[in-house]
Amino acid sequence: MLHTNLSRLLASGGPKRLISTVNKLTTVEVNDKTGIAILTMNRPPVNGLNLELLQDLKSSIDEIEGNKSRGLILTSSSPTIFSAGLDILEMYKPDMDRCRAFWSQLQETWLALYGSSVPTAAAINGHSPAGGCLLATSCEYRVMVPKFTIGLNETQLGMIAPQWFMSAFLSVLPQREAERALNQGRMFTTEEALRVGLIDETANSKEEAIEKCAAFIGTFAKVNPLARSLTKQQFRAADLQQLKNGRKEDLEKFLFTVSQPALQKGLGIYLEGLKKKVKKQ
Ligand SMILES: CCCC/C=C\CC(=O)SCCNC(=O)CCNC(=O)[C@H](O)C(C)(C)COP(=O)(O)OP(=O)(O)OC[C@H]1O[C@@H](n2cnc3c(N)ncnc32)[C@H](O)[C@@H]1OP(=O)(O)O
Repeated sequence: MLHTNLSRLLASGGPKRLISTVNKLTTVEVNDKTGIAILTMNRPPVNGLNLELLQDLKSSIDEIEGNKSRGLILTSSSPTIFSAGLDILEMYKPDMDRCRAFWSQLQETWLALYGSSVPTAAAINGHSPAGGCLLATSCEYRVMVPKFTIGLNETQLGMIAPQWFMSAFLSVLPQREAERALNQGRMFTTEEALRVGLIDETANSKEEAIEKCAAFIGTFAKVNPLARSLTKQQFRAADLQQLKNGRKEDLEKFLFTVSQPALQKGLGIYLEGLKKKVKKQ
């Protein structure tokens, strides 16, 4: 009976009194009845993952880990974009010291999210390409609003998704589906993503997506938290360890990639395309 009531409370999102912490580019709101934390990205216009947003994300994840939240729901303050992925301006004509800090922070933030001890879910309330898809697939559950797209489109930018991007993708999709999608740089519509299993559910609004994420987190209400968390860690240990062991090599590979003139040229054309699209509208 107690469990049923708690599950219902967790699933409904519960009463709305919130305890909130605001970083510059992220907000954490903990529902004091359900104990679930909503981590919102807020870097207009597209939540491009630059150094500062990645730092704020990491510090918010640490805060949620530390404040005994029952779960983490990742979402965005934009009505149409979850995250446009890595901020291309961090990679285009980069300052190499900043670029180093940027990639190291991306590694750090991914290790924290993918390895988080609390249940995690993404309420995908907008487009979610590349790094946005990485964040979503690093969570344990995904609920997405219709008429948006999600996927790892790196090959479309002439880039190769690192092994750990692939690990998160592969933790969700079967190998054959993941390999084909990555090779094609395919972006899935919400409906396609549901069909292949890239997302778990759809929702008609951000609020409904958050409710469904909360219901997923509620399914752990009766499970021993330590046993749940250690089981999750065991599933993810090899992926996490692979990056931990190869962090330096991974960083050097990234720095080498972005210093290639052909890649710089490609990124310039891609950015130009994004801006032209804006002018056409
Ligand atoms: C070895 C390295 C491996 C890792 C490699 C890559 C990982 C990545 O994550 S690379 C980033 C990949 N992301 C994308 O390809 C997405 C590009 N953006 C879009 O497709 C659209 O912007 C999007 C569908 C997200 C949103 O569309 P709109 O709502 O129509 O917005 P706009 O296109 O008008 O964009 C507004 C504004 O933002 C700029 N923008 C968009 N995305 C990015 C980005 N990822 N980085 C930097 N800037 C971005 C866009 O140019 C517009 O700028 P202004 O014209 O100056 O307003």
